[in-house]
This record gives sequence, C-alpha cells and structure tokens, in this order.
Amino acid sequence: MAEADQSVLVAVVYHSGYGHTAKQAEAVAEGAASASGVESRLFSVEEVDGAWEELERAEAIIFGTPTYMGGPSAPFKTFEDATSHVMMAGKWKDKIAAGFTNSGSRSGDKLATLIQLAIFAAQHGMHWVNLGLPPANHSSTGSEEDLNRLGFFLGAGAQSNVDEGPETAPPEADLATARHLGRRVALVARQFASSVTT
Ligand SMILES: Cc1cc2nc3c(=O)[nH]c(=O)nc-3n(C[C@H](O)[C@H](O)[C@H](O)COP(=O)(O)O)c2cc1C
Repeated sequence: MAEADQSVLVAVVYHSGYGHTAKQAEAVAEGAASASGVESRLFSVEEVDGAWEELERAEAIIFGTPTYMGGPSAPFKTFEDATSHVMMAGKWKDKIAAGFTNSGSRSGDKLATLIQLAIFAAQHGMHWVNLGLPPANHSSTGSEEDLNRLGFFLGAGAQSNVDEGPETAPPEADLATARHLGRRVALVARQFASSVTT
C-alpha cells in the first residue's frame, strides 16, 4: 500500500485479440492517470509474467477482456487461472477491483463477462467498484454519443463493429465511458489508500 507521500498505483490487466479491447484498456488507464497523485500501468496478459510484483504493489487492479462466446476470452481466463497462487497467498486481498469488456454486439452477452470478472475479484477478496453512471441512450433524448450508451452498471462496456478496425472501433462514447471508469477507480483507490491506518 502507498505511503502518504507516494503515488497510488492503478494497474490495468487486459487481453485483446484484434486491438479493440486494447483501445478500451488504454482509455481506462488514461482515465486513472487523470486523477492527481495516481500512476497507472497497463499490462496485456501476454506480458503479465513480468508484472506480478507490480500488481502486488498496486492499490487497484482493473480487469479487461473481450467477450468471446459469452465470457472472457481464453487468454484472459488463462491469466485468471494463473493467479490461483496469488489468491491462495491472499496477495490481492483488500485491493480495489473493477472490470470492462468489449464485444461485437450491443449486448453480445457482455454482462456475463462482467459478472465473471466480479466473481474473479471476489475470489481474491478484492473490493469491486461499479461504473457509477446512469444508464444512457434509453429514451427519446438519448444518443450514441452518451456516456454509458450501452447501459451497464457493473463495469464499462464497449461495442466494436466487427467490420471496423481498432482505429475506429469502439466509438468515442465507449472510450469516454472507459476513461470514466479508470478515473472513478483511481479516486476510490486514492481515498482508500489515504484512509488506511496501521
Ligand atoms: C472467438 C470469438 C468469439 C466471439 N464471441 C462474441 C460474443 O459472444 N459476443 C459478441 O458480441 N461478440 C463476440 N465476438 C466479437 C468480438 O467480441 C469483437 O470482435 C471484439 O471487438 C474483439 O475484441 P478484440 O479486438 O479486443 O479481440 C467474438 C469474437 C471471437 C473472435
């Protein structure tokens, strides 16, 4: 945990097969770093083997994966399974956690992925932070530009048209929603770190 004069660390661990969820992950990390006194680090699951110590040092870890076949992608699940030794040692207990996912369809069963990420965090004894935005784009005055246009509560959702590359998908509204989640987690982590007494 950070000392009073140290910056709070928010780590983002993600998988992305084709680059779309990577864009969402970058936005989450950018949002986290926008909070003063907070440093964010981005790790793909492919590079996580060199990052265990840094993850242990982090006040918060935000998990992100594309939704494949109605759940986290296989590489992300491999990462989850690789954390069993971390879980047994209680190394992430009482850290802050949150999650995000991106997929091709508006729904695409993304909620199942967010629920799985929340269960994963709970198995580690982490404290789950939700999205904290009202559902948008659900009335005649809503639009595709709204924050949380896909209407999730548990975490951040994004939707990438399957015929577009990561240069244009997911759209800006979903990236702004991701930035919101990163900043929200950073503020909670900062508050949590400052209130920890020994
Ligand atoms: C194996 C596979 C399974 C997929 N399953 C779903 C799904 O269940 N729901 C959905 O909406 N999109 C699904 N998609 C589409 C991806 O979620 C979508 O293309 C996403 O943007 C990919 O993110 P990435 O570029 O980060 O890998 C699937 C794609 C693949 C390759």
